[in-house]
Amino acid sequence: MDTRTIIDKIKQNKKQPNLRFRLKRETEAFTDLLFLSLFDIETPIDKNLPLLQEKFDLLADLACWDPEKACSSIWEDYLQALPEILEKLNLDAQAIADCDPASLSIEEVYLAYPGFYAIAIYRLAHELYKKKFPLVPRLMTEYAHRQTGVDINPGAHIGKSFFIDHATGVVIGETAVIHDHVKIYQGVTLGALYVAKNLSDTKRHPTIENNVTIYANATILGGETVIGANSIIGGNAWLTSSVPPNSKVYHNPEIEIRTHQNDK
Ligand SMILES: CC(=O)OC[C@H](N)C(=O)O
Repeated sequence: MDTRTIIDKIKQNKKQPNLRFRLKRETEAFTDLLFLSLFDIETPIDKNLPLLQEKFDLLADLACWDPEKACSSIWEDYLQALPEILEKLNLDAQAIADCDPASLSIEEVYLAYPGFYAIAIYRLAHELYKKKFPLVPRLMTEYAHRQTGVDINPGAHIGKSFFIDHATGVVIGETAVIHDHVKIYQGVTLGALYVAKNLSDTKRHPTIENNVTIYANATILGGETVIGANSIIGGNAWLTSSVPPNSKVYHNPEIEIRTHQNDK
């Protein structure tokens, strides 16, 4: 094939006229500035608000190519929601500081905890998801996923004072509902019982009621699965049906330990 033919064939197969990867980079720049404007004392909100709006307008230009779904007007509503989101995030940070014996200060939580970062970006993205801003909320939570290993779909509903400790490998599906004061550990999956395209718009992921703790690598599946309030789900548990409030659910592994002396 000559060079001209190669170029023509690539052009023919480069099929998505609206696919601009700049959207991803710009979403990440917006997310960084938003996060710092909310928490970093050296990034004042009053000075950065016009820049945030400018960046948001660019995202609206890049992401809202469907003329029927214009989205630049979303900024004003989004701005109105930011103080309440920040209040919720401060509650999350406090819950982490209060619950984790390893945390030495609240500053450490904001600066170092991947669980806090993932929840922060999720809450900021969820507000845009609610307003049906296309693509950007998913790019935001995927940005957090890349940095933390925590995959929270922006469609999930998460209540107050949510604590994810250690964080890596956590997956929270689009239709999961998590009530208040829930704690989860690394590797927990709140997932669908099975995956089929025609299940879009149906509740596929579990509901976790108030004050539930879910330890590492537990997997809880299904849209009708409800983990009752105050329950404790032990590490590695595999649950596909509901448990009543105040339950303790433990996976019972059969591990045999032999020493050299009695090993025949
Ligand atoms: C988290 C999870 O189960 O994902 C499976 C699929 N993406 C869905 O949303 O149903």
